[in-house]
Amino acid sequence: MKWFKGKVKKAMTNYNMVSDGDRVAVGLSGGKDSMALLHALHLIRREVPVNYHLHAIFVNPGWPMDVDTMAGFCEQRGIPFTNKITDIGEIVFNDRREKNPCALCANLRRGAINNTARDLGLNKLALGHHLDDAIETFFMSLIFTGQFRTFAPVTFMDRSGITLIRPLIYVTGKTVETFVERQGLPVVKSLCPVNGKTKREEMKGLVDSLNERYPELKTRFLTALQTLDSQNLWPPMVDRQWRHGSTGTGEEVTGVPYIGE
Ligand SMILES: Nc1ncnc2c1ncn2[C@@H]1O[C@H](COP(=O)(O)OP(=O)(O)OP(=O)(O)O)[C@@H](O)[C@H]1O
Repeated sequence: MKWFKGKVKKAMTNYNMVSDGDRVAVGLSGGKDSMALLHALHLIRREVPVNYHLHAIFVNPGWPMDVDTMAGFCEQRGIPFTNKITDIGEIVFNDRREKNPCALCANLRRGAINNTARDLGLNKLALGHHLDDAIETFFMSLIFTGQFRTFAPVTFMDRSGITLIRPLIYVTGKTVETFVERQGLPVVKSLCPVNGKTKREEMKGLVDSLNERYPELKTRFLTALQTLDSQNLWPPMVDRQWRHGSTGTGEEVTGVPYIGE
């Protein structure tokens, strides 16, 4: 537990996630990641020299969930809990009949949680994304949209004025699982109709198999994210015109394309 809390504290201090007086919403889905996050942030509160307030928010998509377990979990720790009832399930599966429902669902959920946090006067929002999520997001962006990108540990959302923080960014999914087991934390099963059949699950399979083959992969990935060397990536294209005359290096460019142009 000490090791786990240490990793969370390190992420919090390295990225300046929480300051004195912050009012932190914690997105609680009932899953292991957000249960572990809330528990860790609660324990850490007693050990750090800054005072922060916690408030758990569950965005209820409208399908049956064991909300009582979540409410009880928060009550035991003296953390206020808001069950924000929405019609996200209805919109995604009945009104729109989305072919790819996860993106719409995530969008609606994001809007609902931001609005709820803002209405409650909270200024930060902590989510349970961990290192595996960052790596899976990287591969998802690369494979499906051709971009090198993933989410950041801290993001300011200017529309809501809320700062998003991800204190589990230094720990893997397996570590979170072990923490949840050892701490005896309850986990609420999601009854989402597409559970386990998403593109993200596919990426999880890919990262797991790569990790089996290269056991240092996740550590190396974290190092790469923290020491991004953009000098060794391609520079942006300057323009698409043939250039004539001096290049500034004394050479003449006479309409010969550079390789790769
Ligand atoms: N219905 C929800 N209400 C509030 N917060 C949510 C909800 N769903 C997800 N979140 C937040 O967003 C984070 C990432 O969501 P995602 O759907 O990727 O879940 P996950 O990785 O399975 O996490 P968890 O184990 O917490 O469900 C969660 O850890 C949680 O903090």
